[in-house]
Amino acid sequence: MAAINLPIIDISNPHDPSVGKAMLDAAAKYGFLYVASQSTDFSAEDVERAFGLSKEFFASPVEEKAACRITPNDGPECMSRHSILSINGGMNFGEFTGGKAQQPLPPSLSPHEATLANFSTLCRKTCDRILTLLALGLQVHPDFFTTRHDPIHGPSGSILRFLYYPSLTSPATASYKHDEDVRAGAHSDYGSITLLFQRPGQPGLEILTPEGKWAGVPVEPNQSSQGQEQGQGKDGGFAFPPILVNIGDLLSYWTDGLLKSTVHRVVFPLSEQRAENPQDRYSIVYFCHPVNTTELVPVPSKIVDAHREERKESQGDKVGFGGGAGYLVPGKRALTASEHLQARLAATYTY
Ligand SMILES: O=C(O)CCC(=O)C(=O)O
Ligand SMILES: [Fe+2]
Repeated sequence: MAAINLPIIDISNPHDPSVGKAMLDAAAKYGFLYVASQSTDFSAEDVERAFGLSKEFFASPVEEKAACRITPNDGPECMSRHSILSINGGMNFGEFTGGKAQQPLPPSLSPHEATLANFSTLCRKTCDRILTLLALGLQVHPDFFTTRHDPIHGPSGSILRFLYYPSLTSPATASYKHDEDVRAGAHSDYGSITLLFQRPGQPGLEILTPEGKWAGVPVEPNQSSQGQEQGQGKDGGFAFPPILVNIGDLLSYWTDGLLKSTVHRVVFPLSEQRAENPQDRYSIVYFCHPVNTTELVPVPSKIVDAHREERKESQGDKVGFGGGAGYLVPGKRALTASEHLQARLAATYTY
């Protein structure tokens, strides 16, 4: 299976229209792209520290972890992947307010609340850059999306998640098979955009291509074409692999399907089997959602309008849950972000 070649985008200047165009093109074609780690608000140390905490958490006693295991009720981004979570592990953090978590933290993490809050803030800042660039690409006001995601306007469904997937060398997964069993089933994300942090040597993510085939997404794509100095971060430390970004269902709905919410999954890749020293996979995910009360009014973009007209002519169908934002029936108000999420959850859960 071929690995897909996604663009690596430098987001250091979120006001550069040509970068906005590149971001929009990738979001409309694949729904997935990388952002160059050096161009974000994170230092390599921030990322290293967060993965260190994740490792500590997953190595902590079972009883401590069980108290904060992902369950169907503890957050909007809790997928119906129970069988997966019985072998893997997950820890969700809701929004942090004033540097404080809004939930009890397990003993392994409670001394590190400020570090976790800071990581979550950096995720938000990076999402703001991406949302600004998407607005530029769509030729709407650069703040169109960021103001609607600004926590000063109220709570949102945004979530930070630590994930752990043992390798096949672990007793828990010894009976599983490379390229046959999956670690996380096929799904799309619910919110506006998702950031995924991965570690070198811990592959596993695959996306469903427009041709309907699974394609592996490398943790470390070939960066040479970008003229970046391999390994060096802006602060002189070692850079971390680029952050993988994907579009979620809500942003796809908001743009009438112009931006793609691409189905993805996590596997035990064959490349892991061939590795000399197979590693467990740790990933950190940030699901960014607009403020709950945000009305998903049509994005005032000629590019979205043109896409909607094209869709009407070619397929006549609608996008996502409750149609697309641009198919609003006259006299009816737009769905809010939290209503969209509820509709999305209702479509997923059968209990
Ligand atoms: O762990 C990963 O690599 C992906 C996780 C994911 O897609 C999710 O939690 O929605
Ligand atoms: Fe996902």
